[in-house]
Amino acid sequence: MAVYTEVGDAELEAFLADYDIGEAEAFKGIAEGVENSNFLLTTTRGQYIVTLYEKRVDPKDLPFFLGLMGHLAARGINCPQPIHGRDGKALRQLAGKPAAVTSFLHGMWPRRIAVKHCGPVGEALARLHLAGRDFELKRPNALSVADWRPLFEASRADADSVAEGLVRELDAELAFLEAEWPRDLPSGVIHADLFNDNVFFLHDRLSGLIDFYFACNDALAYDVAICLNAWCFEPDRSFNTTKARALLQAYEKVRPLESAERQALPRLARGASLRFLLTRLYDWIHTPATALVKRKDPLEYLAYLRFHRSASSLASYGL
Ligand SMILES: Nc1ncnc2c1ncn2[C@@H]1O[C@H](COP(=O)(O)OP(=O)(O)OP(=O)(O)O)[C@@H](O)[C@H]1O
Ligand SMILES: N[C@@H](CCO)C(=O)O
Repeated sequence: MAVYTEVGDAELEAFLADYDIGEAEAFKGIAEGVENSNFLLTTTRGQYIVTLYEKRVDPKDLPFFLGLMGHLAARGINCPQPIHGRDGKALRQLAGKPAAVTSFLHGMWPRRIAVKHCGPVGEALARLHLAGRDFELKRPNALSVADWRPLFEASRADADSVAEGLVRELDAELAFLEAEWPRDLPSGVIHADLFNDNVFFLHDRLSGLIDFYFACNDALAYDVAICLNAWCFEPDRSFNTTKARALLQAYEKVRPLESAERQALPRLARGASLRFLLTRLYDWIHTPATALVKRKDPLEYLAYLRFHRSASSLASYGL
């Protein structure tokens, strides 16, 4: 479920009066997603997405997110394009929440990831990295290495009840990554959450990227590591080298990795595993079991972390 805020007819009508996108014909809550309230709006002119930003999005970051989507869309990346009102503004209020209208993207996200999806994702990621180079706003990554320990501390007391020995293992992992985190890699705008539920395909072609609400400035290769985790493990948690090769090769056709980036990938992949392990662990412990939102399994990312820990170079992955 992801409709946290209800929108009344009169409120919607008043909101839409500030835009030039026609009159509402239908307005339906979208069940998917967990962070924000999303609605599909059909007007006399077409289809749009209305997003109400809920508590996990810091309103001060919204100009970055909306500006970035506009910037990328203008450079040919198929992502939601913020629709500006008659006053030129893309961000306003609806039902007491910050809200925006964006273009609707056609396609479906792949429920079962196949090798054929991985090349297009690698290519799209590299194109996004290039298109983001001249985006003028900056947003530091709020979930990078310095943020992991406080996140872990908030779950420490209950972590061993999720997996035996987890506290000791994560303490050691944090110490390693804090000391060895690669710091001078090429950086720029990264998506930072390009999982399969954020990538649309239509007739086997990648048709769009969504959910830019973790986007930030960080090492570009860290985004590659996030995608290797999100796209290249099988449901039994084994690593699929064929998928990884397809993703990396397609990425490098557009933006070849520097040798320092290639060398850093195993460490970046450990960090990317720990980051999602920690946010999932936090949610696992702090979300009441009765909540409507489905919690994601932190142990999936513990398995990925252990796998990457055993790799010393890309050759260890068979890449
Ligand atoms: N521009 C768009 N075009 C078409 N559908 C969209 C668009 N944006 C969002 N959606 C639909 O809304 C759903 C939820 O969107 P999104 O993933 O951004 O939600 P969220 O709650 O912000 O994020 P999260 O995935 O982190 O929970 C998507 O799965 C998709 O079905
Ligand atoms: N992609 C995240 C969810 C939040 O966007 C995860 O799988 O943990």
